[in-house]
Amino acid sequence: MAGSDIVLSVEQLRKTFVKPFTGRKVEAVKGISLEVERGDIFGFLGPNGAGKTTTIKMLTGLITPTSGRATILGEEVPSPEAMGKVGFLPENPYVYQYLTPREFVSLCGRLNGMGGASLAKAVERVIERVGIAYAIDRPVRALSKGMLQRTGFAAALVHSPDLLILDEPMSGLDPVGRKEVRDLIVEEARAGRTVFFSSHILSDVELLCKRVCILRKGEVVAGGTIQSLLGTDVRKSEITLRDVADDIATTLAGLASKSERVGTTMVLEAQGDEAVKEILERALAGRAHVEAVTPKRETLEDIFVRKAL
Ligand SMILES: Nc1ncnc2c1ncn2[C@@H]1O[C@H](COP(=O)(O)OP(=O)(O)OP(=O)(O)O)[C@@H](O)[C@H]1O
Repeated sequence: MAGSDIVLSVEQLRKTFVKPFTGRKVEAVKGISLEVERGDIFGFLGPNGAGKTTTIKMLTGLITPTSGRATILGEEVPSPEAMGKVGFLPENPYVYQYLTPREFVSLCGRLNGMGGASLAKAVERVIERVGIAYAIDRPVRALSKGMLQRTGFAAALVHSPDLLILDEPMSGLDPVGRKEVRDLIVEEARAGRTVFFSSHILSDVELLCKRVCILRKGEVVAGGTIQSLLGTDVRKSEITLRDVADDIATTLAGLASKSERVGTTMVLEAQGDEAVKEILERALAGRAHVEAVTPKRETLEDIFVRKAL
């Protein structure tokens, strides 16, 4: 792939915190590497404490890595050139209570070197884009959590960044708020922006992302396209049998990864085609009746639970 198609490149990034007073070391991120391509919506997943926020803080220049490097469109993080290409939405965006969305987003624009009439226009455009134009001049303290999140989103967009980095953008929102933020992410990706976001809401990730990376205790434990992650794992099937005689029930249960028997009906879970074949052969030989064989597709959640917990 041409270098210009990689928007975010992370190489062996590591962060070790040293606790004050005790001097105890916490290896929050242990040398992770990943690449995000232009136009991707990339999901950065992991359970609590996996190191997602620490990584995002390094990518946005808020903390310095212990070692390793990251580049954004070829510019070294945290240079002003790299940071100018990034729009960042923190997990719980803090917005000064007495400012209005217009004032807050303008402030963020000015911090990104914008000013004058073009800033005023950009502020109105992004606030309209995130759907809170009606509240543009209300003090932030009067806004709901969802509206605050949108104000933060508008602030991340005001300088038209190439890359959006969003830390848990859907967390704490109700289902409607979550859908609205998902729609915003999709619209921004369609408009040509690359989106990198952390989340542990896997259904949202499955809906939005083509590629993901799963972090566990500071290390990447799985990564790639969702399709490849779901595709390479062992296929499971569920087999439902009727009229299973006692003498073959134990044998069948031994061939399955899970089994349940109610009366003469048995439901078995088989891993892989070989196990399915053997169970069916033994069941038919024992005069059981095969009611159904259903392939069970692994979900992202199954993979997450298996790899990350
Ligand atoms: N400033 C700090 N000093 C010491 N340890 C820290 C510091 N910041 C984070 N950690 C530790 O680093 C590890 C990773 O934390 P991090 O916040 O990056 O995880 P996370 O994946 O974002 O989790 P969550 O989903 O809960 O936000 C945790 O063990 C955390 O306690």
